[in-house]
Amino acid sequence: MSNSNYVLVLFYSRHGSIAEMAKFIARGVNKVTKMDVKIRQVPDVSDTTTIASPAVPDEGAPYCTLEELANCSALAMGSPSYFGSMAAPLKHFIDQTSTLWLTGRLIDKPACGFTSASTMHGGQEQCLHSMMTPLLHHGMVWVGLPYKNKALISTTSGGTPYGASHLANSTNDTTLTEDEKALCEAQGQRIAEMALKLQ
Ligand SMILES: Cc1cc2nc3c(=O)[nH]c(=O)nc-3n(C[C@H](O)[C@H](O)[C@H](O)COP(=O)(O)O)c2cc1C
Repeated sequence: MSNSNYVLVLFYSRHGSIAEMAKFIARGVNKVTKMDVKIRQVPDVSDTTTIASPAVPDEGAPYCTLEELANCSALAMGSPSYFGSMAAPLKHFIDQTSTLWLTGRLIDKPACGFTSASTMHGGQEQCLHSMMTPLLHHGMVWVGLPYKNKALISTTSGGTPYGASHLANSTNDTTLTEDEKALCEAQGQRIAEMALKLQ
């Protein structure tokens, strides 16, 4: 890593759509000089929560540490829409961040969300709002997607002004449309630019 400024792209993904979106968010961050990117995931949760996952995941991005969250310049958080809300593994991770809240460590840092859902009106916006709520408690500054991004107008699948989204359909199709990719990249670029502006 060339410098200490990085956007943390933090996600949970069971079937791969959110993991795919994370790559395009990271691609957008990489368009901004003076900003690096770290892609991290959270482990699944078990019915018996004391059972630990292996320290290193079998595949995909490394698991996120609290230190990596504490030291980021900005956060892009991605979750599948589960009953119109963020998935439990991501909420479980967030529920372990009380020490960061107590010390105000994330105050004034920009944050954004991205999501994937299998139905068009199955709660994409609602899920993004569920991610917004705890991050506002942390004092973070929510960064949406303005309509200057023409893909917000032309999309016939995912994409919202509250954050990037993907319509995965019932087959869990992880292939993003060109509009969805463009919006993920725009979101990554914008959060990186906002991080530099707020420093
Ligand atoms: C427990 C559960 C709840 C879900 N709830 C919704 C929902 O409310 N609305 C929806 O459109 N899709 C829902 N889905 C579908 C997922 O949001 C969708 O498959 C998503 O693309 C998965 O992302 P991933 O591929 O990154 O795991 C649900 C799936 C599961 C397993």
